[in-house]
Amino acid sequence: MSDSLDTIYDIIFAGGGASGCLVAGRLAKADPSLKILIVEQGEHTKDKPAHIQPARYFSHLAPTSKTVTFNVGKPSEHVGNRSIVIPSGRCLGGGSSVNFAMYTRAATTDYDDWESEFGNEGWSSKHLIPLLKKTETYQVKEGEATHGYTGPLKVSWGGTFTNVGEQFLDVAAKYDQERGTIDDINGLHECNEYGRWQKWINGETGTRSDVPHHFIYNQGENKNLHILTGQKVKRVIFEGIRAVGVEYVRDKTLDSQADQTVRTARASKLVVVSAGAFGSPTILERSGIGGARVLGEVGIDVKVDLPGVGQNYQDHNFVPAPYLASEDAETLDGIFRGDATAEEENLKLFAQGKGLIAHNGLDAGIKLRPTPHDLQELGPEFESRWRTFFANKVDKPVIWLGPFSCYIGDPSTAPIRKYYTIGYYTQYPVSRGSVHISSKDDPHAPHDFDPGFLTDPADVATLQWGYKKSRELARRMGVYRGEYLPGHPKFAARSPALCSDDAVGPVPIDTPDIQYTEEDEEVIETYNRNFVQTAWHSLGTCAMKPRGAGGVVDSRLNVYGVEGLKVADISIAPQNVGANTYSTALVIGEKAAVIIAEELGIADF
Ligand SMILES: Cc1cc2nc3c(=O)[nH]c(=O)nc-3n(C[C@H](O)[C@H](O)[C@H](O)COP(=O)(O)OP(=O)(O)OC[C@H]3O[C@@H](n4cnc5c(N)ncnc54)[C@H](O)[C@@H]3O)c2cc1C
Repeated sequence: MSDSLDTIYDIIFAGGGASGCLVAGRLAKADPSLKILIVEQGEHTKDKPAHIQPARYFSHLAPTSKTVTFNVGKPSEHVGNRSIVIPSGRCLGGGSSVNFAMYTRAATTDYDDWESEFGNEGWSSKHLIPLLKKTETYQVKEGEATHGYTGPLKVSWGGTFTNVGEQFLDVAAKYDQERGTIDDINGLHECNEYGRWQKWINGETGTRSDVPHHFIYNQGENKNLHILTGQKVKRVIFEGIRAVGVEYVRDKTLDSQADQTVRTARASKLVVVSAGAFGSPTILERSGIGGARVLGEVGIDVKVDLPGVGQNYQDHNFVPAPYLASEDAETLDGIFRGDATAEEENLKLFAQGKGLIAHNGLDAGIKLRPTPHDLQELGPEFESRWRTFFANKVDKPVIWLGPFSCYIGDPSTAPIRKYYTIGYYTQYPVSRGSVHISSKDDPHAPHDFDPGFLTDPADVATLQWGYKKSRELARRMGVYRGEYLPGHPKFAARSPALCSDDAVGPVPIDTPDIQYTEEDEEVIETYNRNFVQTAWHSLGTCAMKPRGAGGVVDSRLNVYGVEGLKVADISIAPQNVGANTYSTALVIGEKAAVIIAEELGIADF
């Protein structure tokens, strides 16, 4: 591996995140003579504790962080006139090096839809399951048919099993007997059962299963694998309609005074744009590939009129509701605050691959579907969405819901004590957003970004249901000591639903559910609109669909209208997946590597 610059490469990757590093690493290993360049705007992550120790994920979200980009959305009345800010990874490994390490696999029908509804041959679950298995070594249990046992990325329960997660599962089993619990919630076909949650963490070393350490940094001997960090790709360059390289400048987030001389790297075989859901569409637009209207507004000549570029933006709409926890709760709060005792104790355990640093605070959850009774509660706003999208696809969850053994938010803003959070997020929001460039030349200019959250009433109804469901589970858990009031709906003082911060313990399992009045329902809606945030799962902005349907790439990942240019990252997802998105970014990377290897004639890939 080398940082030096050759003049001409075989393949250039614009963006070195989860998918890009996986593709580059697979190709470099299969054919070490391939000259590969990755141009990444962020810094190296090699051997840095913040990227190796799983529990450090919150440090990347601190306001001063330079390992994520804070993508600032336009203010919207649908979210209490707030600007939703959506961080995305900005370092070698992208999201894989900063994420929460939550191992969640999509529903098989998600991928089947990619093939049957969007015409992408070769992308159904039948084709992708072998590739999902190829990436992982499943340390949780031997011999599971849908899991892999030889891949570079380890999957385990993490370094401990917190009592918060344990209690959540105990309560769920007793309180929600209609649903039940299951051993493996991520075998690909399961839905609507509670289960212990796996992690992208090596169960032996306790370290993060990121992409760079397992696909790139372990190929140090390969002098043809070049990594340029701290460099921002401005645009793809062409000869005629063929992509022949990229222009890049020094990254100004890392150094605001960085010289902005434009440099060029040339590719003889292929340029792969792999800069994620924000980076990829904006690189294409600066290269003249995008909607004529968008390009015209900033004065860029249209090379390919492709109106789908930057459209179809999706995330999962997440609300983390915080609860006060008893002193004996096992939580990550001390580590997030940098508490000396918590650090010392857990670093000792981490040396043996154990403890809370080898953990992400996420031990349980459910991919939840409504019962007939729940459907009544979800109301008419959700009815058509249920009927047309969910009813016949029984592996598609409506929301994810689960406990975090910590306060989810800036720890410096909450009193020092223990917390747990019950989070819930909409798995397939109807609402759509967009991300476009705001400047012709300046790659550092903020995006013109509309997250589009909660513009559809079905999405609002879903979160309404999520809050009520999550609160019933939360208040039955042994660690429950009340609601952390700043993070909950402000019900009227006379309402029986009023939140309390002085509970002495949980309510009995058979306590009747809280009854919410119409006024309470409005309070919950306002709360969800005011508190909804990203689940950090941006996707869809260079969708793999037919060109006439708003597609940007075909099923071989070729950008329409040009040659020698592919997109390979989560932005190609044509439709959302019912899961956290790392697993999908990885399988897109595996599939892209297979496609490129085939086209380059690399045998036995
Ligand atoms: C804070 C956070 C927590 C998350 N938690 C989880 C989780 O627990 N479980 C889960 O399954 N998923 C999680 N995810 C999502 C998952 O990590 C992403 O879906 C995945 O990383 C997407 O991969 P990608 O390759 O498409 O993009 P990324 O990994 O984002 O990579 C894109 C790369 O391109 C670079 N780039 C962008 N523009 C340019 C440019 N112009 N020039 C050069 N480089 C550029 C970026 O710096 C970045 O490194 C999380 C994501 C984040 C941000």
